[in-house]
Amino acid sequence: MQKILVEGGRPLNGKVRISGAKNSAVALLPAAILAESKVIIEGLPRISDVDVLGDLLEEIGGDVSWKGETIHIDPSNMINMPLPSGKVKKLRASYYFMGAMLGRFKEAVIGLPGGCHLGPRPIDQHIKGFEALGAKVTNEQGAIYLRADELRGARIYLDVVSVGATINIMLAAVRAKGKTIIENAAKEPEIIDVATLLTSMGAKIKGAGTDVIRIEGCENLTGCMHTIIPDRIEAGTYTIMAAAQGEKVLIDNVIPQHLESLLAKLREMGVSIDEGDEQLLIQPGKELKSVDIKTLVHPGFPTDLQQPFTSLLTKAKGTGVVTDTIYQARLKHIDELRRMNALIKVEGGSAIVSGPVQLEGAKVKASDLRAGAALIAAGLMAEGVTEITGLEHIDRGYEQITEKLSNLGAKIWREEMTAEEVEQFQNS
Ligand SMILES: CC(=O)N[C@H]1[C@@H](OP(=O)(O)OP(=O)(O)OC[C@H]2O[C@@H](n3ccc(=O)[nH]c3=O)[C@H](O)[C@@H]2O)O[C@H](CO)[C@@H](O)[C@@H]1O
Ligand SMILES: C=C(OP(=O)(O)O)C(=O)O
Repeated sequence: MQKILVEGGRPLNGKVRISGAKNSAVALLPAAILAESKVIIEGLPRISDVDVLGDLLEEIGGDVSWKGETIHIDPSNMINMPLPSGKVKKLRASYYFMGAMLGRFKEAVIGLPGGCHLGPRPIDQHIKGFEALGAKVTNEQGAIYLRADELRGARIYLDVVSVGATINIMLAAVRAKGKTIIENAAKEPEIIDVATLLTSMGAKIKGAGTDVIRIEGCENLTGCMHTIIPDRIEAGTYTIMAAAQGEKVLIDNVIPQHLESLLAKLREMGVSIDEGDEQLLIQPGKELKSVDIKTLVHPGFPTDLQQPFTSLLTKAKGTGVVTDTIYQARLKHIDELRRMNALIKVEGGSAIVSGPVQLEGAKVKASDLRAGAALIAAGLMAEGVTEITGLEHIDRGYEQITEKLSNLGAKIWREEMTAEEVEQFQNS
């Protein structure tokens, strides 16, 4: 087991290249189940979530091979195998096997998903969608059983705007008979990316990226080649780190429109940002001003950037109020930031951050993926050395984070934990 060490206070300079989007990748891989021949996806991030999904595709008979960042998935010999436990529990996105296997085999047994603990993560809207398409869905001993004699298109109104439910229903509906309309759909860029892949496979989808998606079901989908979009959350994380500790940092391979809410907030704080077609040049001002943020569905401020942004606010002058309306309990990073000298109160579900304070290095634990990114951002700003454990979360979503930050001039490295440290970590 490893930990990350950061010796803070060094300025960041240079260029960082953003990887493919985790939250797209985790849906694109299961989507390949729906094709009848080889699907090739380019530009994938080599992160543990993607590796686990590759293994799951192999478990059901897929022929999976990698060439660098490109995966080749031949789904032709896949079989309808139940996946009630094991690797499916390792990540949230294994729930996309429900929609994809239901679409292809009209049947699936999938264990309830894992993923970051952000408070309750219900899947009632996914199930509502599958049932509307004609599936019988039961929950037996921690696994979801789905079965349909036939999938029929339906009009489905989502009671909550959900990325996961929108994608999962899309995956099943492309192989249903007739027309499906998803109303109150989520509009995240990852949904457009999945719709683009499905369309290249022959699916008929209109309106992805708006709140009404129309799908005309098809009997067969074929293999295709697809290039994934860049990871807006990874790009946002490095943008925040550059605002916190950068002199002049170029974020490369990014779609700036995907990050408008973050960029607007950073500009309010006094950060200079130049937008190119696929690049962002970040130069923080001498003094940062505090702002409030409230996470919302896209194009609002993304919940996945709330935690790293909280770290940045410790350096800003004034008081900033952080409210997460998507995952109200996504506040586990706060106690760890306090260990590093941050002045943060939690009141009525919001975090109130006072600054500026000089953060100090400490031993901290990443409780989830973006909490890990928040602690690394804090470590870059802190005086002294910060030791971060819980890397299994960080490695789910950030490709080569220590290498990328080292290239920007940070002093950051991984070390094996001693047996005593591992024991302490496991008991904490
Ligand atoms: C809208 C939103 O910001 N979604 C984010 C959410 O997606 P993720 O797919 O995890 O969450 P959803 O978009 O599905 O859920 C959004 C909200 O709806 C609720 N919900 C969801 C499904 C359901 O069946 N019932 C239900 O009540 C969730 O509890 C949550 O409060 O986390 C991902 C990983 O951190 C982010 O990449 C997504 O951008
Ligand atoms: C929480 C996240 O991932 P997941 O939903 O896959 O747990 C995330 O990407 O920030």
